[in-house]
Amino acid sequence: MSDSTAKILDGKALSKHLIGELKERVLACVERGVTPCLAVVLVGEDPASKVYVRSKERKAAKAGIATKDHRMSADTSTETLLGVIAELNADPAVHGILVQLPLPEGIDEQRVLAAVDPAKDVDGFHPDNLGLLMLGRPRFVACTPQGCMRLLAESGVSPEGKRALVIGRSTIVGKPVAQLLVQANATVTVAHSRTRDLEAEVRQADIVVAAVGRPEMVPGAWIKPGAVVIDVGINRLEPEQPGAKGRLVGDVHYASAAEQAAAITPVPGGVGPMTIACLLANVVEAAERV
Ligand SMILES: Nc1nc2c(c(=O)[nH]1)N[C@@H](CN(C=O)c1ccc(C(=O)N[C@@H](CCC(=O)O)C(=O)O)cc1)CN2
Repeated sequence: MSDSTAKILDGKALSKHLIGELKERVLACVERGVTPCLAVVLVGEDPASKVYVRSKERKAAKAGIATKDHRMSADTSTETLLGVIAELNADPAVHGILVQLPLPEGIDEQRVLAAVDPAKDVDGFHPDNLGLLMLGRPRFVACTPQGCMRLLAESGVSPEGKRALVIGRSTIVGKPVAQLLVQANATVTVAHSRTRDLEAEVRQADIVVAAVGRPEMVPGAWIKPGAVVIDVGINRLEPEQPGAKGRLVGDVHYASAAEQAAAITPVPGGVGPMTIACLLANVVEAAERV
């Protein structure tokens, strides 16, 4: 039994609520002849990507957002994929384009992401959109970082003046979330694989955003009492690991961290569902701009 007093930041419930709220905006678009539409491009057979794409399509349907499916084989060339993106860019019925990551080896991911029309880049991965975020004039903000900030707001703790630690420096999560925290007036440190003393960094942090993809690498004992923990990691334990049975865990050891933290996101049911809600909000925004 845990004697946790932490507030659980329920991303599943919040995402359901946000998707529900989108319905009215979708209806307003439809009334003026624009049905928000997301093109979903999935290349290859990655099982997790298939699950995420299915979930995005199901939730889009719940909000009244249309989807256009593009499934392509793992041996698709960069050129072929660029051709599909060019068609979607030119299609006025498509408002948002999502290229599910990771792409199979051999495809030039940077070229592909840069080929998406920035006005349809609902994932916020295009260099223009990343640049606008850096300038503090965001157009589309990447969905997981947005979801993190929304969950942080739910904690009731303002980032202003707080020490925030982002663990991980990926372009799709670590860097943009660090930028959003800076813009929210937090004092931000970004830790990564070469950080000398991660424990010391975590111990000082009022806000911890963990996005490294290493199961339970942050023990609860490192968490500063009263901190807010946003766990982006979604790691499936191998069935042979003790007590695992294919269980999903975050980058933070949840049970022990919940004993220290003021608020914490669970895995599953935390940041993951928020990624999808924020994606759909971006699609509606793109359609509203038409
Ligand atoms: N084009 C993109 N590719 C990827 C993104 C992205 O934002 N855009 N993010 C991740 C994967 N992802 C969305 O695509 C994603 C990951 C996890 C979840 C989620 O709801 N997870 C559940 C658990 C689901 C499970 O059982 O595996 C949870 O955390 O509760 C949603 C979306 C990489 N690729």
